[in-house]
Amino acid sequence: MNNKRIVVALGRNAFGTLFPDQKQAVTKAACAIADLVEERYQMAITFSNGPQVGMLHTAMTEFSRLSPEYTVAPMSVCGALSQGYIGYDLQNAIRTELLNRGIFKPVSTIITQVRVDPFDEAFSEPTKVIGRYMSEDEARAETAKGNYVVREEKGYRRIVAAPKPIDIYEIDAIRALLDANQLVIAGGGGGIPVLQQGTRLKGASAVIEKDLTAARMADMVDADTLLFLTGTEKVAVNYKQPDEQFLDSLTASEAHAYMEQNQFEAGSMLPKIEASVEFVSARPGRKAIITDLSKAREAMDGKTGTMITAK
Ligand SMILES: Nc1ncnc2c1ncn2[C@@H]1O[C@H](COP(=O)(O)OP(=O)(O)O)[C@@H](O)[C@H]1O
Ligand SMILES: NC(=O)OP(=O)(O)O
Repeated sequence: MNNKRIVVALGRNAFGTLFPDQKQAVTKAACAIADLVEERYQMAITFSNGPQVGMLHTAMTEFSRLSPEYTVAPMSVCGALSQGYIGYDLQNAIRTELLNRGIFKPVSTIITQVRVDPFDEAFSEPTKVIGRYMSEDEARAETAKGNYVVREEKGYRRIVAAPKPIDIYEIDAIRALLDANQLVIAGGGGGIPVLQQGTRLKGASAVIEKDLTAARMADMVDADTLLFLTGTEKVAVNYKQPDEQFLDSLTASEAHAYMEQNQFEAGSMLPKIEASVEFVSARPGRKAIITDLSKAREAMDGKTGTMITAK
């Protein structure tokens, strides 16, 4: 019996954006998770929510224009909504895939709140890209509403603050489900960012980088492996350049050197590398793996992916 504990972070390509796309897309993620269940890993699963949280925030803002009976939803509430509906599709897809393989294993989603620092400088420097691409006119309208936008190659996107995850309030429940050998989906979309005010938790207007929350959660449940399932089989240096080189492995010090050379794109590969380095450096014997969603089992068997270790 393999009692290894892993935290799996599912990237954006596991979901699509629209409701019907997502229902279809999550079946691929469910296969990857079921493969790992067959290998008898204990598993906590987290996921991206950038496109969805942007869509929900826009939708809720538009509803509030239609009728005074609908109010604008704060970003933290949109984070909670995204955790709920993505978790719903994902847990059902995993349940079905497991049952089709003759496996009965409970899978549940935990609405997860993550403490952030009110003085985190991210609140004055928004960097987290959310939602769909916008035209220049739409971007101007967003700016007029007091929102921030950034220009990318394919158009404009909204950006929000991405404070660092400090603590996960529901960690005991996550641990209890792992100890009971159940599947748990938690910290979706990086978790709902909250500020602790005495006994009260107040939602913060932000979206946490899910890669960093995945590392925090993996550390707090003392996982052996942190597995990022994204859209590339391996991490490259000189990405998309003529001298592009895909890496089988990376030590923390090599990763630091590459980060100093700005080898990894902010908001994309960089947070996965940062999260991996943080996780593997905190305790000996840990590893992080970055690979494609379709390669989960092979990567866990050491046959592909980029493996990050402390030394
Ligand atoms: N250095 C790199 N090596 C490999 N892929 C990269 C690199 N930089 C960016 N990418 C691209 O970025 C993607 C991962 O970023 P992103 O899609 O934002 O993450 P996520 O899958 O967590 O949502 C990869 O699938 C790949 O297409
Ligand atoms: N919350 C989060 O990191 O989502 P994305 O991976 O979609 O950016």
